[in-house]
Amino acid sequence: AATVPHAPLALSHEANPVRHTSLGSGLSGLVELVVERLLLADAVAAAKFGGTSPVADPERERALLGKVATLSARTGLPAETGVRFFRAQIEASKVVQRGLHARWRAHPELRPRERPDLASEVRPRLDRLTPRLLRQLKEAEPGRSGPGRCQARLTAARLAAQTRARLDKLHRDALRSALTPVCRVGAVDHRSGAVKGSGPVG
Ligand SMILES: C=C(O[C@@H]1C=C(C(=O)O)C=C[C@H]1O)C(=O)O
Repeated sequence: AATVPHAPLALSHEANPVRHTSLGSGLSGLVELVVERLLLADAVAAAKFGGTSPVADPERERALLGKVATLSARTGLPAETGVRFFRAQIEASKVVQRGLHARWRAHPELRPRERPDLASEVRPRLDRLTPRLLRQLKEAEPGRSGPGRCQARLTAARLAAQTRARLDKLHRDALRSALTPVCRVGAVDHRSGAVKGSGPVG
């Protein structure tokens, strides 16, 4: 399917026609990846349920945030931006895990039948998402500026994504909280200007 004979007028002939929608601002792609990461929390929760690994693993979090700081700089993002964004992803993941554990304790029939291995199966999938999320965060930079417009686009992208992924309330609430740094971060970056080499915070 290299050519589409009767395609409508090529979009590239227009002056960025989708620029002012959530689609064109890069926010949609970001939200989709955030959902993808959030859904992996189900696998993490299954890996930990009834086992000895607690939901929170501070050591793993520290290692991840260190990696995020390095990767951010390489991606052209202030390390602080990437780290703040990932803190929200981690918190959202723990909210989902705790919610699922409570649900599974109360409703044994809903418990997962299989327990994936955290270290060899689930964490590698999370790790593959990390650089992709940071690239997408960087790509969404234009969409993240202008807090009001950013919020409007972000909400539109979030609602579309949660419908598409059929998220339940637990995951919808976690998604909203995972996205809270997106617009605020844009505002901070905007004010501080070129802070590319800035080190990690926290
Ligand atoms: C996802 C996990 O659970 C928690 C959430 C983390 C994350 O979102 O990256 C990291 C460590 C844990 O505190 C995990 O243990 O891998």
